[in-house]
Formats: sequence, structure tokens, C-alpha cells
Amino acid sequence: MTRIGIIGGTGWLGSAIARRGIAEGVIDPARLWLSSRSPTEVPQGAHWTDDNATLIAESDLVVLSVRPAQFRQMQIDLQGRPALSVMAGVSATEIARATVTARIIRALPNAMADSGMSWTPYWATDQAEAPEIALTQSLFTACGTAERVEDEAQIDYAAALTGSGTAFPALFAQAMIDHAIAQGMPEDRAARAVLHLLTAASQQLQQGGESPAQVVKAFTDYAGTTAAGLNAMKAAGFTEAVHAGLSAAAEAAKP
Ligand SMILES: NC(=O)c1ccc[n+]([C@@H]2O[C@H](COP(=O)([O-])OP(=O)(O)OC[C@H]3O[C@@H](n4cnc5c(N)ncnc54)[C@H](O)[C@@H]3O)[C@@H](O)[C@H]2O)c1
Ligand code: PRO
Repeated sequence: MTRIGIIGGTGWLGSAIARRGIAEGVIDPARLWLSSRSPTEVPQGAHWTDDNATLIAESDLVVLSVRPAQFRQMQIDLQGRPALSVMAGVSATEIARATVTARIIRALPNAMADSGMSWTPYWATDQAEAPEIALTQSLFTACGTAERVEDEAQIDYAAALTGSGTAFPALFAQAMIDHAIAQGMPEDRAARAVLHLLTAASQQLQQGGESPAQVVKAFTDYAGTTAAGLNAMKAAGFTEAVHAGLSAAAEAAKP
């Protein structure tokens, strides 16, 4: 197995990748190095250091999982080793300049990687080689579903669309819960009802054979109580609000 080093490897995302990679047999903990500011959450058998040069010397693939601002303060030289970045809004050009490698892959998982449910797009520079591309596919399959995309801009946009993980659906869920509470439903029952609904709806949309657009049209054509709700939500600017949110997140994720 390839020796892997994760810079920022005890952080939110880095530790999720390490844990899932080990659990799914993609990473051998004896060949895993993690670096960070403090040695919390180091999986059994893996190595930790606060010195990135040590990690790099012990790694065939270096995962960059620090915050963009932290990356911009780092001095590292990968000496041509492949880099796999999960950083939002840091371009391959910037990574190449700062780390002295052209073999770069950018991936954009979300925090559900931790439970093996992230949809993770990744993109590779022309200089990236087959072994690191295959390893990226395996690592993010261990974290959920991985999909190679054709151009880097899709990685930047994915930070907004899917990189935010549960956050945007959570906002919708909370709006429904707040409304139910305001109608007098006890808070715990409102939460149970709404979360059950959203879980079942996600499964139905995945497996039921009808697209979201077809579902909305079917209920609108039925012209009952749901149509009244859908029409009022649209008239109040639901679609525009979602688009404004995605545009703001995409703008923030632009390199
Ligand atoms: N958390 C998410 O949901 C998510 C989703 C997609 C992409 N990302 C990207 O993943 C990257 C990491 O995010 P996170 O949420 O895990 O952040 P985090 O703050 O939880 O983890 C960052 C880690 O980097 C370590 N660190 C800081 N400076 C360092 C240095 N010089 N050398 C070594 N380690 C250093 C910190 O100690 C910490 O463990 C970010 O660039 C973010 O854009 C995060
Ligand atoms: N989630 C992280 C953030 O909120 C990075 C991409 C999406 O910054």
C-alpha cells in the first residue's frame, strides 16, 4: 500500500478521511502519517508529527487538508510528489507554486465523509499519474461515492453545491420545524416528523424513478393542499433564495 501523509490530518475532514480509509482497507495505519498542531484523534497504529517535512519524507502521496489561510502560511516542498488537495478555493496553480509539484489532484468532499456518505468530485492535472488517481478514487469511495470531473471549475462550484454537506438541507429542515412549533407541536415531535420526512423523501427521490421536477409537477397538477403550499413557497421567492445562497457560497469558493 502507498504511504500516505495527511497535512491537517487530525482536523474535521482530514481525520474523517484517515478513519474511513483505514476502516475500508484503503490505508494501512502503519504507513499513514498525520500532521497538525496537536496530536488529537490519531488512529491506532498511525504516526503523528507537527513537522510537515517529516511527514513529506515518509509519504508517497500528500493530502492537503488544512484551511486555505493556514495553507498560505505554510512552507512545504513536495519535491515532485503527488498532492491531493481537499481545500476549497485554492487553485492547482497556487498549490503547484507553493508546494513544488505539478502532480496535483483536487477533490471536494463534504463532512459526511465521516459516515461514508460524501459525494466527492475530483479533478487531476495532466501531470497527475495513474497510481495517485486510482488511490484518490479508492479513498473517496471509502468516504462515500467518488466521481472524476473534466475541469477544475467544477471542483470550485462543488464547494457550494455539495461541499456544504448537511448545512443547506438542515436550514430547510429547521424552517419546517420552527413552523410546526409555532403551530403548537412539541419540539421533539416536530423534529422527529420533519427528519423522518426528509430521510424518506431523499430515499424516494433516489429510488422512486421520478425526478424532483416530475414530483413537483405531479403534486402541482393534483391541485390539492400540497399545490397550495408549493405555489406559495415559489411566490415567496423560494427558488431565488436557494439560488442566491448557492451563488454566494460559489463566490466565496472562487480561487
Ligand atoms: N469540513 C468540511 O466540511 C469541508 C468540506 C470540504 C472541504 N473542506 C476543506 O478541508 C480543509 C480542512 O478543513 P477542516 O474542516 O478539516 O478544518 P479543521 O480546522 O478542522 O482542520 C485543519 C487542521 O489543520 C491543522 N493545521 C493547521 N495549520 C497546520 C500546519 N501548518 N501544518 C499542519 N497542520 C496544520 C490544524 O491543527 C487542524 O487539525 C479546508 O481547506 C476546507 O476548505 C472542508
Ligand atoms: N465546506 C467548507 C467551508 O464551509 C469548505 C467547503 C465547504 O468552508
